[in-house]
Amino acid sequence: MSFRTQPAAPARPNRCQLFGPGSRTELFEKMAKSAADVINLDLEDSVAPGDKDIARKNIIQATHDVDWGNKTLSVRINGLDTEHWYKDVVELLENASDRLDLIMLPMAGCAEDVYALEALVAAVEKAKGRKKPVGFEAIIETAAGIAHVEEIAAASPRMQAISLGYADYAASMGMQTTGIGGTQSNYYMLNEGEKHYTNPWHWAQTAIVAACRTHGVLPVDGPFGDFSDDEAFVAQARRSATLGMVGKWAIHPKQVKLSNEVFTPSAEAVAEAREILAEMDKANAAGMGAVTYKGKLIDQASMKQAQVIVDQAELAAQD
Ligand SMILES: C[C@H](C(=O)SCCNC(=O)CCNC(=O)[C@H](O)C(C)(C)COP(=O)(O)OP(=O)(O)OC[C@H]1O[C@@H](n2cnc3c(N)ncnc32)[C@H](O)[C@@H]1OP(=O)(O)O)[C@@H](O)C(=O)O
Ligand SMILES: [Mg+2]
Repeated sequence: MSFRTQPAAPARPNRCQLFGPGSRTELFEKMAKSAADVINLDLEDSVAPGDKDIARKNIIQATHDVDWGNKTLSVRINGLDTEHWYKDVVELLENASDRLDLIMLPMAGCAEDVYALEALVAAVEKAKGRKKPVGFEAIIETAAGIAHVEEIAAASPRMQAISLGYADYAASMGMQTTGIGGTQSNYYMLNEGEKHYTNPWHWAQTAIVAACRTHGVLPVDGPFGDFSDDEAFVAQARRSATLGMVGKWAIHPKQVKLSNEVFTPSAEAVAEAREILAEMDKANAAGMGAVTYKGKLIDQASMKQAQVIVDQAELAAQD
């Protein structure tokens, strides 16, 4: 390991983040009753421009009136290039209850965006004597955001999670698609007349995972727009879990169960991970650093891999 060790990410379940517009109050109780680990009440893209003020009032009220259980409660504010964001922050932190856990920063492009948000948040928290500092999460969804993802991940001790926002990311990168995540019909390799589809989001996903893991932040997969296609949602979620992401957004309640299943290690995977740890403990006690398990090599690194699976299962069991 480098002398600069890898900090642990927040030890809380984040298998699914269910989004809902702050302008649709009839959804709030349903969101609170869902199996999502995180609730994102939205002031940005799912709220029409003319409804920003009422959505903000609805969300503030919901922090007082709705029983969010042990979920992580996050509010997505508007982007720092809008006339809304400062009102989102000030009115939220002047009026919302202490139930508010996180503020989600969309369209994050550089560390200075996080710095500006934190300066305003800290001032209002101080002015109002708020006892519980809010945490941050950010969305990487522009060319600048992915280009500066590491400085964004490192920009504040409040930063708890970073997500990939597929639609804005595609638009910002000039990608020829209106798809929100998933397989893209023109992104394939041709070999002897056969189309082999590959993943146009792979680089962005792995760049987010690397930046997050380096700075002790949770990497999260963003939205999958086609909520009529469960199989494609699960395929995208499985790729993300394999890459090291801890969860995925749900833009419809039917996606919550699918996401929780993918990001909760199966009983078989946990049993095998525990066997690997036990086999390696025996090997180390016998002075062997590398041994064979089910015909394959396992060694000290295998213990770290197995511990990831066990830790994920233990977090999911917290729910
Ligand atoms: C694109 C990227 C994003 O910004 S994604 C995050 C922002 N988007 C959202 O927050 C959208 C959230 N989802 C919705 O607004 C709605 O689900 C919908 C518009 C997609 C569909 O609404 P509706 O037609 O009302 O849904 P159904 O009739 O199928 O509802 C069935 C049932 O479920 C209840 N419901 C609907 N939505 C939700 C929800 N979000 N949470 C909880 N419950 C929900 C609905 O009331 C019905 O309930 P009932 O059975 O009791 O009637 C972008 O940032 C990027 O990537 O860059
Ligand atoms: Mg967006």
